[in-house]
Amino acid sequence: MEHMFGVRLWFVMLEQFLMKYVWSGTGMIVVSLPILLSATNGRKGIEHKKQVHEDVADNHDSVSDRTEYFTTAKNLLITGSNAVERLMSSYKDIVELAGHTARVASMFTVLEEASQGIYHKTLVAKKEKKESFEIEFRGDQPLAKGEIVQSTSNEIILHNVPIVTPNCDIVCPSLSLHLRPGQHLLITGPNGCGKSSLFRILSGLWPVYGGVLHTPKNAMFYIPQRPYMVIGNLRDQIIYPDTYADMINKQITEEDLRKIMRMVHLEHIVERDTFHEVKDWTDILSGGEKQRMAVARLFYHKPKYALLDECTSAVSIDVESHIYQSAIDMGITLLTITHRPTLWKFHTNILQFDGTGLWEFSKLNHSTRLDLKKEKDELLRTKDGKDKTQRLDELNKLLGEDL
Ligand SMILES: Nc1ncnc2c1ncn2[C@@H]1O[C@H](COP(=O)(O)OP(=O)(O)OP(=O)(O)O)[C@@H](O)[C@H]1O
Repeated sequence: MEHMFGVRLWFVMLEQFLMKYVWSGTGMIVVSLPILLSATNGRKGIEHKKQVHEDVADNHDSVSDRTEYFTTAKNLLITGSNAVERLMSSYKDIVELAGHTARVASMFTVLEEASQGIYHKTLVAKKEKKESFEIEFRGDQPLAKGEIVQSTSNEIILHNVPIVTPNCDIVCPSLSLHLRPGQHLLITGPNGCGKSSLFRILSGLWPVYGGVLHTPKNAMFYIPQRPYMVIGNLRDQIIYPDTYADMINKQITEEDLRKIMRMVHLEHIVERDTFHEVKDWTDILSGGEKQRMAVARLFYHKPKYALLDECTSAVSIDVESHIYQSAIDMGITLLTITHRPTLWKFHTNILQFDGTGLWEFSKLNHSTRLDLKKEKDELLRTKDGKDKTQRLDELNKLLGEDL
């Protein structure tokens, strides 16, 4: 960026100089040429004029004429150079507009292709490195050769499914796990190890490039860390993506919605704003309130599986625990990404990524895990030393955490 700004600075200065001064400067020289020339050939000019005009005062008139022509020509030139300057800057505006138009047009094409199911994402960079899993390409397009099977038993089964980003980076070459309803899964691992990517694959946002994925249809509900608020009233926020007609069809009443709001400790918002007032909820609600609103959505939809991506990070620990317990009581199976040890007790299984593409899927013993966490916290408070670093490394590996 610095380099670009450096180059642009000189370019803009030169461009402005050319537009402002070169045109008018050249013009001034051109119009003053006859005056300069007639000053040198003054004698000849005067005699010539004398022949044309018989008046004695003609000499004086020719000076005023020339001044008049000069001023008119000068004004015309300045106006002309301004016009050229405007043309040149209009060209820049048109080029900019063309850029925006091209982008909007390609967006329309992508939307069109996506709705017809024929869209292929353009890669930013193709992976050169050899991995234990290799993506097959047809031309520039990676082939999603994985199989997606609709699970009739409401189970989630991944069999050698790789976690691959849209850039074709292989975050995890092969992942296998089997999850039944009621098995609440905690997902841990260092930053960028593919936790959220797994959710994107499970919810069908990213293609499956290999292996077999069994998922139940319409049974997943994904809540991101920063939930979306929609345009509409408070009721629309809770029932999203349902419409009011869907809500009526499901025989859900406003009293039910009020109960849900009570469960997520947001009843005060209903009292303050009612269910019907349209507001800009993204601005009005605080970060924690928005997250609780997303949980209210979860309680409204009651899916079989909830994919919770640090979705209560801004909610206080006691309210958060209450929310998790309520979700379990409703029969929702949780798949949670969280860094809060207070939530471990709500999970029965753990999927731990190590950040190098390896992972471990096992039963979660939350008390043993809490002991390890306590030991790590205590160790962090002690003085630095070789033993400390070694034990910390071991603990981080066991806990699947960054240092
Ligand atoms: N849309 C995308 N296009 C390309 N690469 C992506 C995209 N989204 C994520 N990635 C990359 O995929 C890798 C895994 O990202 P992911 O979001 O799954 O990490 P994470 O384990 O959830 O991390 P964190 O704990 O920081 O949330 C990262 O290297 C990230 O840069």
